[in-house]
Amino acid sequence: MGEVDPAFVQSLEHQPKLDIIEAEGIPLIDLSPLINSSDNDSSLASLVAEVGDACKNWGFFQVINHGVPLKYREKIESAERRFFALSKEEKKKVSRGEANPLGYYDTELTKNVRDWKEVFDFTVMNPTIVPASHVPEDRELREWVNQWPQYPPELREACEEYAAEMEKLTYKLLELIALSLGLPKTRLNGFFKEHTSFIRLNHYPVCPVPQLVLGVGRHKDAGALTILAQDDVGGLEVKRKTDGEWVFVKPTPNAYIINVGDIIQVWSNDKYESVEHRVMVNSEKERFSIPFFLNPAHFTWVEPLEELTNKENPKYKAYNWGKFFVTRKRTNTRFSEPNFHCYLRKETIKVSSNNSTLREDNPAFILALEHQPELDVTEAKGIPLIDLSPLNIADTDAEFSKFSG
Ligand SMILES: O=C(O)CCC(=O)C(=O)O
Ligand SMILES: [Fe+2]
Repeated sequence: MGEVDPAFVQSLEHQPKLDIIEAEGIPLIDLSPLINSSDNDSSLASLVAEVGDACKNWGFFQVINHGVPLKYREKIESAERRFFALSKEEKKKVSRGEANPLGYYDTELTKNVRDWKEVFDFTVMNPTIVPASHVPEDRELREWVNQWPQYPPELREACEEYAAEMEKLTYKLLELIALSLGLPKTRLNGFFKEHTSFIRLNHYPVCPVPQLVLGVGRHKDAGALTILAQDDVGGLEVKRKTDGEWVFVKPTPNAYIINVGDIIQVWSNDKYESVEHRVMVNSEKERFSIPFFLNPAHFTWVEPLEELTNKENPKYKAYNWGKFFVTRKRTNTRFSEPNFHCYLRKETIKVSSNNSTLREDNPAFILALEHQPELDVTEAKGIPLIDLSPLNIADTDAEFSKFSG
């Protein structure tokens, strides 16, 4: 394995098995009832039930007949190939940097191990408004602006057209998910008016040691929902909820793979869970994929939806999406702690004995505005001050009753 930098090598327990389990894959859902029928049609009701079962049992599903014209996907896929075929030097002209976290990038770590991939990121809203810093007290905002490469010249248009199609599909999916949770159809739509969604072009080059490394290490997606286009090579694996096995997601032509992210897990108060997945690489073929990460507006406080919590029982504290997002984008690590996701949990915060989670810049600890303490202390009228001296001199019932009254 002399040719591979050890920074890429997975620990033994996380090395992928190259013999693939294809047995029971993630559900394949036909969205044509959305196009062909009216709202009260029974085929729509069974579609909603299918989506609900898939979210609950897998956290993942594929959709066909989704209404996204194939030409947009073909256009972005061919522009993506042309971009990644450029020299490193050319691609680095649009490198992500301190000031701008969008653009080209080839050194991402997932759980502290290098991913075998290179990426190009752009946001769907241009510009996208986010907090200026990860610091909780800092209320300043800033704009992220996409940087587009000079070559191939058609990349920008292909990306923008594709993004517009993804937004349309997003609302169809959000509505199905809302209905499947017993909520009004448009209950979730409002969170995305000024969204911070982004699209990533992923290129996984051919790898001499696919048994030792991963294209993306195991992780959960932090946003609300991910819509993924994968090519015909395959490599995505999903952790099956029933037995924890890694299950290969077989490429289906022109299908999109949908998965529930951490935000839907929190909104649904754990009814739907964000599921771990990872990407294997290939010793013969390079692979391309395009995830669309649906994220809410930066000012969204993410917390279990009231309708889905019996007030006593919210499983998560509210956290500020914008602060969470910019904290993550500051580093080249998707999960700045061993499992960033898990200490969103109320109980984990309470019992945590792991000091590494107690960092002042950890947005999981940021209280909602109305719960933030005021640091200028109010001393005026405090709790009652009671003098216990009657206890020392009390030798009559009368003295005592004066005290206890
Ligand atoms: O390339 C893929 O199949 C999935 C990529 C992924 O999970 C991610 O970028 O979060
Ligand atoms: Fe992912």
